[in-house]
Amino acid sequence: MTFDRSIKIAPSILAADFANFGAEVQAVEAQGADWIHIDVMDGHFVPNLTFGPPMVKALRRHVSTVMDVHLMISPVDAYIDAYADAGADVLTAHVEAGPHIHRTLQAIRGAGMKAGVALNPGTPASAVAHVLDLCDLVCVMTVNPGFGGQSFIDMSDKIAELRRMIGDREVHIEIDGGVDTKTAGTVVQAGADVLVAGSAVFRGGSVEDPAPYGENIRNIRAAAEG
Ligand SMILES: O=C(CO)[C@H](O)[C@H](O)COP(=O)(O)O
Ligand SMILES: [Co+2]
Repeated sequence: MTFDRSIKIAPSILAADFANFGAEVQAVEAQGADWIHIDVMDGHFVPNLTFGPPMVKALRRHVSTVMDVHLMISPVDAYIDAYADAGADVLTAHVEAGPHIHRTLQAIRGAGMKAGVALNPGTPASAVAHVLDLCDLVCVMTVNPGFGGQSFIDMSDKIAELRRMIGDREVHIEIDGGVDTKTAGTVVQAGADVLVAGSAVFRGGSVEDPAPYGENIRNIRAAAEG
């Protein structure tokens, strides 16, 4: 996985058909998705439950691009090797998920993955100031994590502050939550390059009729680049 600053659209499978993930990820990839975003929730760190390493491992053979795994779990460290074994390319842990984010990020890289750190809307940019050298991605949550389809919370100031803090390091800024054609431009202007979008990508389409996925992705990209 080589670093580049171009806009990347990462559909979140949280908005896909849970009984048909393999075909859904193939469909969005064929329709122009750059990365695939996979939301892991434990019913403890967030008030919702999705799936764990076996599901991610099963998805690996259907995903030919970057598999971007967003862990909304606490604790994290005991599961890092399982996600490496599952084939995650990027593994993101929340800074709020435990007291030792420095150790967690080191362990993620040590297991051979790119390391991401996510910040909830209420967490300031300064919370990651001392771990930026251990990060490949900072994920700015623009909803409170746990559910898809929520309204976007404007974090432009935080995104711009992180962009300044990151400087010339090769660190992506990813935005997660409520990204659509109305909000994509704002976050890119502030400094983001990876846009996660669940409902705004999967809306109106299906595996049988995937063309709307393509139209949605193209519209979000155009809004981001415009
Ligand atoms: O991490 C997440 C929620 O915690 C999801 O990635 C996010 O909500 C994407 O869904 P949508 O685009 O529908 O908001
Ligand atoms: Co997510």
